Amino acid sequence: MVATDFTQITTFNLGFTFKDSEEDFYILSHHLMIPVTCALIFQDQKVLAVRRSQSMPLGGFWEFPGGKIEKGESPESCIIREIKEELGIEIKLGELLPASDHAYSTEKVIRLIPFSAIIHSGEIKLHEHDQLSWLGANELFEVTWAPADIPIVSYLKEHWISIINGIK
Ligand SMILES: Nc1nc2c([nH]c(=O)n2[C@H]2C[C@H](O)[C@@H](COP(=O)(O)OP(=O)(O)OP(=O)(O)O)O2)c(=O)[nH]1
Repeated sequence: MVATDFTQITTFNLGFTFKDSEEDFYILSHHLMIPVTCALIFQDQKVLAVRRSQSMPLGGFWEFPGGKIEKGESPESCIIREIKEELGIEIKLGELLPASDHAYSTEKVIRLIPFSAIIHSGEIKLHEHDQLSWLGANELFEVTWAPADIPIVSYLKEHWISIINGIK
């Protein structure tokens, strides 16, 4: 028997662990969680946010550019590929930052894996999003973030200086 009540999730570390009424634990397969990478791209003491266009799921929400990890791909290769596809630029990766797990529904649970980054080459051109904004530390909450991004944005605000210094 497999419980599907996501309010009963007890850990995300190895896929999902559920507790049912008999106090037994069940591990669901990893495929239920969708790993997504995103890049916090810094330039001139600001970070890049992009708005999902209406044709995308979660259209209208702001996010950090990125996308789903493909089979056999490392998070690092994924974010470099996604940024090239979405923005047409090459980035230099900084550090891996704490991930955010978010259940949009019982079928859609994402693990959002952020990297700090700077632009290595190229000029940004939006291929999928409909707006971009460069946000300073005190402007971070001026846009409406996708719910999964909120913990990441809060972490970024709290660690702004050390994250920026870490990437120079
Ligand atoms: N890229 C990205 N996706 C995010 C963020 N926050 C957030 O909730 N998401 C969600 C939106 C989507 O449901 C999912 C990522 O999907 P996506 O559409 O960007 O992925 P993808 O580029 O690989 O798209 P596709 O191949 O499925 O079309 O994660 C974020 O900051 N960046």
